[in-house]
Amino acid sequence: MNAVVRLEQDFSNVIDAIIGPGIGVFPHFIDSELVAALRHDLASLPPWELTPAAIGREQHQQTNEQIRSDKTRWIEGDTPAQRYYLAIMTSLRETLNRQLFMGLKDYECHYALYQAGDFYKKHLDAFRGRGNRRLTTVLYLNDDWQEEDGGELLVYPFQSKTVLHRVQPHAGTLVCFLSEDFPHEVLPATRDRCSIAGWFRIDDPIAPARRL
Ligand SMILES: O=C(O)CCC(=O)C(=O)O
Ligand SMILES: [Fe+2]
Repeated sequence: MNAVVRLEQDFSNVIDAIIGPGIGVFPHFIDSELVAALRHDLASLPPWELTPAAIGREQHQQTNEQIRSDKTRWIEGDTPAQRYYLAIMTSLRETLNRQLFMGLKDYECHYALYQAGDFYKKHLDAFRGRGNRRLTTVLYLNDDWQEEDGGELLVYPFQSKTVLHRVQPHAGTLVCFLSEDFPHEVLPATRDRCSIAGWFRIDDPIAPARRL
């Protein structure tokens, strides 16, 4: 668990990014050994465990292959690598709460597999004042990604069409941004594109207050 301690240092970059622009891109955020283990876990899943991703909010989820075509599988900590990753994100959550008083209660994440040609059209992960998702993370798991493979994440400033970040999904790169503030989209790739998308939440998905 040394790497968790080491990552405590690296969290200062994330803190600075959130205080500043609200978004940061961090190459080599997770070391290659853990990334390889996470990738292996995803590759070992039987195909039926990866299901068309849902869009929309909690109770009203639907799949809509016109908006996204990837397949996902929630991460519950079934393997040592998954538990290790969740421990790192818990440590990040606690650091954010301690230093920025963000009140993050939970972290949920899923594997995402975009096969060649898959996409996720421009969207926001949470809507102002209506969502529980405060902070988005995306960790990429792709070895030897080349520019010509495509599959970039394009991030835009709120209500702007100018691309702010163009991120290639290299193994170990983490993107982290305020979920309500940055529209983004995933361009199609020419090969499989694997990631872990996650969200720090300020409450339970089924908190009673949401139902009133
Ligand atoms: O994989 C990515 O680069 C982003 C995925 C995404 O936007 C999402 O799952 O909400
Ligand atoms: Fe997203």
